Amino acid sequence: MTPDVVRFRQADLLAGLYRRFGPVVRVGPYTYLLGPEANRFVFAHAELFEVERAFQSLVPVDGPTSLIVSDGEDHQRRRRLVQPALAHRQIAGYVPVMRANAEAAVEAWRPGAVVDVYQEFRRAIRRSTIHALFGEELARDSDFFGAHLQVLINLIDRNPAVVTWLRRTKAPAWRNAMRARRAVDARVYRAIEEARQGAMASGVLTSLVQSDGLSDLEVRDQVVTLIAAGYETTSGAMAWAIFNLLRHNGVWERAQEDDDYLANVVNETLRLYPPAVVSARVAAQPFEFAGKKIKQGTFLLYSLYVTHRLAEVWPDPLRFDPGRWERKPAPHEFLPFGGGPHRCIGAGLATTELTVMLRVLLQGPRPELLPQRVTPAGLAAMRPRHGLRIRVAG
Ligand code: HEM
Repeated sequence: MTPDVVRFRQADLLAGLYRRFGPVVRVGPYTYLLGPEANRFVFAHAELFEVERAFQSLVPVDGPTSLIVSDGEDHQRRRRLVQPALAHRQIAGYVPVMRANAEAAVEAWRPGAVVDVYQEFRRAIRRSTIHALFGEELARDSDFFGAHLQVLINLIDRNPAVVTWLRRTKAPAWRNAMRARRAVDARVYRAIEEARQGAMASGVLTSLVQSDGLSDLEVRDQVVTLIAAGYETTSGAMAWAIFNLLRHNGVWERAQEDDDYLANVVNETLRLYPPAVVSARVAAQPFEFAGKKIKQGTFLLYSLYVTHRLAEVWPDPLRFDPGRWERKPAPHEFLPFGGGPHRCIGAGLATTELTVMLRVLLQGPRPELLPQRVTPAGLAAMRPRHGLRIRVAG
């Protein structure tokens, strides 16, 4: 039987620990900073934390100079260069590309067919993100990127200790991943070369190569980061939104007619199913929080999922209720995109993409959500583990 609300056992355990022990909980090598006050603290005291060591596990995909693993001045400089392409005004210009990609996916479905909407929209979102940010030429290779990046994503999805062991022993999984990375890199470096020669008219790549002082490696890392971070998380959110639209009575019909309601469905989806279940930091210096001393170098995790399902912040938290968005939550209560100086740079793009693509889906007749086990997977980009199967209206 398809559940009403999907629970992530691992993250629910954390909520139990928060209730028992308060906001600072040590589990093995990790220290969790849990609850709204911990979020507020992390966002307000960026100087106490670093992300470079916290997100080392992403380096095989995103590269050593990626925005995601950058601190201090390097972070500011790289973020400043990427930001303009993700500004509000630019995003509005990407809408036709988003819509066209969603339409191409939906129009290919035969009436009565069973489709996995997670995979279908994942593909559409990847193509649309690459097209919007880097142009049509690179978007033609979207499936190529998808195939190779998947090998790398599968690698970093594993326990970091296992990844280290695979690297040291040069195990087949590591060698495959490095082969995939070389293929991705060759394509991206070719695009960088073309952009340097002025062959590309616009896009983030042009502004990155035109900016002073960014090496080819830095440009490569930002490009791959934006592609990978852009579709991994958003496609998980898309699947959860479709699950909510189809699982709860009347939600699909109301969302068809009311844009504000659809926006609330998206928010309520990001509350119950924040793709980043946790985010990480490393203590850059010793500090104290909630009466507990944290040593320099401690690996810290703060949890979006736990906060989003706390009854003291969200009454009746497991109820899917788009109506609750009459109240605007504080940034430490609703944080699907994190917060502080490392807050997701693609938040606006992701929200627009979700809304535009859902609107395309909602224009057609209501599909049927097939009975299925829906279990979550992935702490960095939570998705339905086995996808999400629907039957297209006949
Ligand atoms: C629903 C979709 C998305 C979710 C839930 C999401 C979530 C997040 C979270 C939680 C962080 C870490 C914030 C922190 O720890 O403080 C983050 C960072 C980041 N995200 Fe997203 N993201 C999404 C879509 C995107 C998109 C579409 C892009 C780009 C096209 C993107 C690019 C990035 C980058 C580059 C960072 C690092 C920012 C920095 O350190 O300055 N994300 N995202």
